[in-house]
Amino acid sequence: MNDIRVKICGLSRAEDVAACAEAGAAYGGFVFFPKSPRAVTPEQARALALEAPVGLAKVALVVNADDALLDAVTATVPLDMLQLHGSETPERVTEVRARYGLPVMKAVGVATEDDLPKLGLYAQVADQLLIDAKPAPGAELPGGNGLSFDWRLIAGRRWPRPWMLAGGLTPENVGEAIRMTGAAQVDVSSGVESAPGVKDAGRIADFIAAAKADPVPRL
Ligand SMILES: O=C(O)c1ccccc1N[C@@H]1O[C@H](COP(=O)(O)O)[C@@H](O)[C@H]1O
Repeated sequence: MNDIRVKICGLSRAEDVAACAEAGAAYGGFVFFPKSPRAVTPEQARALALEAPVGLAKVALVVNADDALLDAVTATVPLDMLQLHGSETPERVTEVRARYGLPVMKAVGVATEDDLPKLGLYAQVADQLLIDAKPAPGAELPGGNGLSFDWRLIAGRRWPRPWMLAGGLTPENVGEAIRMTGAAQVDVSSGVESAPGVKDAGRIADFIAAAKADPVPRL
């Protein structure tokens, strides 16, 4: 077994939190984006976060959130990290880190080689990077679409911050994704669901077991 750290995103029921804890997830994500089928209110997330064991880091995912939303989320939910999953600028990342005193993970969408310089840019201001597939033009959601990118684009590349691989990961392909990219952390949402927004405990366990199964080449 390796020491890959897994984030399960889009938790909305107590049994999802229990499944993550049972299977050994390192992070659990709550989505504060109304268009998402996984969206929760700050009060719902608070109740879920209070159920989480100490070892499960609680992450709030927001998309181009203003201070009013972030104030409400951070005042209500006990959190370990903020995930900015919209088109937040490097300046906004810096502002959010300073205002809330929480580590910030910035999601960057990748489709082609041209998207890679943004990773270096955000590595200068964020605590962690989340490397996700770039959504199709006009997509309703900027993430959580079950869409992968070409993992060869980041094979062998490194950044001066911890980073997570995301986008279209499933129990079936996560081992291959880790082998190709050398990721030490992976993030999944729709790949461990039985229907949009409905997490499946069996798929969560299968995903984490598959992610942790092989020795990881640190490229
Ligand atoms: O999960 C969502 O609903 C979501 C909504 C808005 C922005 C991001 C969202 N999810 C994040 O996207 C990645 C990839 O999702 P998937 O595994 O391809 O379905 C996921 O890990 C979340 O961090």
